[in-house]
Amino acid sequence: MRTSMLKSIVRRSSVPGVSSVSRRGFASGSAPERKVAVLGAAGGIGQPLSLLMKLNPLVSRLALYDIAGTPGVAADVSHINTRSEVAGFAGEEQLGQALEGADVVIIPAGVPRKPGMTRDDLFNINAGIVKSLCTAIAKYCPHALVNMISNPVNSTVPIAAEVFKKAGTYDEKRLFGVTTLDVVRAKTFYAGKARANVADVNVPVVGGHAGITILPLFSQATPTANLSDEEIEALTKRTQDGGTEVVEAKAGKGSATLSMAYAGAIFADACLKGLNGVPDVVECSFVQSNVTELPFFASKVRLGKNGVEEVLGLGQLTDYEKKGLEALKPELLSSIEKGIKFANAN
Ligand SMILES: NC(=O)c1ccc[n+]([C@@H]2O[C@H](COP(=O)([O-])OP(=O)(O)OC[C@H]3O[C@@H](n4cnc5c(N)ncnc54)[C@H](O)[C@@H]3O)[C@@H](O)[C@H]2O)c1
Ligand SMILES: O=C(O)C[C@H](O)C(=O)O
Repeated sequence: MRTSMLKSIVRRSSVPGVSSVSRRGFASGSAPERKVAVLGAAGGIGQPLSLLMKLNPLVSRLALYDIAGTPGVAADVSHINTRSEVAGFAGEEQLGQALEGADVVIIPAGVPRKPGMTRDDLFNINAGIVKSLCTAIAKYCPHALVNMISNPVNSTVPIAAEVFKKAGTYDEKRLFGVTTLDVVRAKTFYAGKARANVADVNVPVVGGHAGITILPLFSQATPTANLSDEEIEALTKRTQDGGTEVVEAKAGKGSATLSMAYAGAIFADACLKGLNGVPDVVECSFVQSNVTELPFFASKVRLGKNGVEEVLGLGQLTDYEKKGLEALKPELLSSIEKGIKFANAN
C-alpha cells in the first residue's frame, strides 16, 4: 500500500459502502473475497495494522486475534465504513475460528525489545509463541500466506517452516519474513540524503532482519544520486540500526509499531494483489532461497497467485556490498539454525 493508495482508500472510505472501482481495476462486486487474520491484533503493531487492513479494499473479512483485548479493538475498527467485515477473537479456544478460511495470516504476536536488547534476546519468549501459532495455522488454514513480523525474524521464519514441515503442510512459496520496514527506512533515509522525492525512491534491502544482516543495496537505489562512500556507509549503518534508533527513543516503551504497521500493511497488500493475479508485484522478503548458500535469505520476490512466484537475484553488487554480504552470512546462518533446532527439539 503506497502513499497514493492510502490516500485513495481514505478518500473512498468517506463514502458509505464500497466504492465502484478499486485502484487495481476490479469493480467492487468482482474483487475476490479475501480473509486476512492478524495474530497479536491488540498489540502496539497489531492495532494500527488492523486499522490499515480495514482500510484495504482487497480485504473482505478481517479476523483480529490476540490472547486478550481483541473484542474492543474489533468493535472499534468494525465501525469504519469500508468493505471488510471485522470479527475479534480472544484466547486460544477462539484461534481456530480466527484462522479458518484465511488467505493471509499476519503475525505481530510476541514481546518487543527494550533498550540494550538485541532481537535475538526475544527468542526465548517469541519462539514458543510463533511455534504454537504456526501449529494452529497448519491445522486451520494450511494454504494461507503467512507474513511473519515477530522477532527475531531470522529465527521465527525457520521455526515456522519446521512446524509446517512436521505437520506436512509446508509450502515454501507461502512463508514470508516481513522485512518491509527495512525497505521503508532505506527509502526514507536515502531520499533525505539524495534530495529525491521519497515517493519516487526504490531501494532493495537483502539478507535478514537484524543488525548487520540487514543489507541495503544503495548502489541499486533509484533515482540514482552521486553519494560519497562515506554517505553510503552512514546510510547503511542508519538502516541497520533503524530499529534500535526507535527502541532507544521509546526508552523502554517498546519498538517500532506505527512504521511497522505501515510496512506490514504494504507487504500484506502486495500478497493480496499477487493472490488476485495482479502482475509484477515485487517486494523484498525473507524467504526460502537459493540466492546464496543460506537456506533463507531476504531479496526481491515476485508475488503471484500461489505466493512466491520468483525469488529474484541480488544483481550487481559494489565491493562494499559484497563485503557486507560475506560479513552477514555467519550471523544469519546461526540465527536460522537456532530456529530450526528449537522447532525440532520442542
Ligand atoms: N519484522 C519487523 O520489522 C518488526 C518491526 C517491529 C516489531 N517487530 C516485532 O513484532 C513483535 C510485536 O511487537 P509489538 O510492538 O506489537 O509488541 P506488543 O507487546 O505491543 O504486542 C504484542 C501482542 O502480541 C500478543 N501476544 C502475545 N502472545 C500471543 C499469542 N500466543 N497469541 C496471540 N497474541 C499474542 C500480546 O498480547 C500483544 O497484544 C515483537 O516481536 C517485535 O520485535 C518486528
Ligand atoms: O528493532 C526492533 O526490535 C523491532 C523491529 O525489528 C524494527 O526493525 O524496528
